[in-house]
Amino acid sequence: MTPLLSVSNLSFHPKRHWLSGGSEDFVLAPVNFELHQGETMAIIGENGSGKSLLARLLVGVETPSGGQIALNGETLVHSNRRLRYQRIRMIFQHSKGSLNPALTLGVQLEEALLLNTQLDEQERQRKIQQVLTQVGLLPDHQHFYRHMLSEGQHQRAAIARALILDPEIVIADEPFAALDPSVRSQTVNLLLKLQKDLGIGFIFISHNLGIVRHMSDRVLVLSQGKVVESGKSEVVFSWPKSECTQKLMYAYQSLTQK
Ligand SMILES: Nc1ncnc2c1ncn2[C@@H]1O[C@H](COP(=O)(O)OP(=O)(O)OP(=O)(O)O)[C@@H](O)[C@H]1O
Repeated sequence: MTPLLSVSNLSFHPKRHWLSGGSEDFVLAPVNFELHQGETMAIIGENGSGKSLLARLLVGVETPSGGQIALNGETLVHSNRRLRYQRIRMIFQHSKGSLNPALTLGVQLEEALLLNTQLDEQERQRKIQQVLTQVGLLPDHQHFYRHMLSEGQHQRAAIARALILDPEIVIADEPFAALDPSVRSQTVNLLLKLQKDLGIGFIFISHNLGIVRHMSDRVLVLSQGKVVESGKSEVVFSWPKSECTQKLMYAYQSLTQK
């Protein structure tokens, strides 16, 4: 079966500026993995290991130095960003900050449809209502401004923005980090449900190994820009091979057993 996402030899070397001298630059060594429809992959690793950079390369915000990304067997051309943003959508850590305070949620959802689809006004309205309902908000929330939404609703609004263009893959950078525990578990359950209902591929970055273990089918472990371990989550968590994974697990266990 053709994988939903196939990443081969994806690498990143920062462009050197003559003023930067000989300082050590961060390099993301070739990354390879496959993700199948309906699967969830977690990217874990210590601070500064390149997790967010990898997410930004996948979504198309950063330009890779080498390698290929194929979606359903079709190689993505980096210059075609519009199509890329439509098919692979990102949820950012600070969902509140990603909403424009001056525009209602509905206007922000409609903007994406106006820019990327040929839907007429009635169809756009139907789509907005559908996506709001999917994420557990009410159709009337489209008239709300950012300050009128609760923390949990901000997170749902961010997910609605990611889903409005019917993406094949959603990537989330630390989507749970800034949330209080009850909103966090609601968000985890919502994402699991949406993924099951819509069959999308989901990639997320998290330091919370409890959530990673609960949510992900596969896990990719980064250390200093290199993939040091990857595989099925149950295998990686039961028999961590790399020293880095063992350390991450040990640190997480000592944190949660306090
Ligand atoms: N566009 C870029 N050009 C050059 N270097 C970059 C670029 N983007 C990120 N980096 C470097 O990549 C390294 C990894 O950063 P990144 O934010 O991906 O780490 P991370 O694993 O997500 O860390 P954290 O868990 O702390 O969020 C950093 O040293 C950063 O300076």
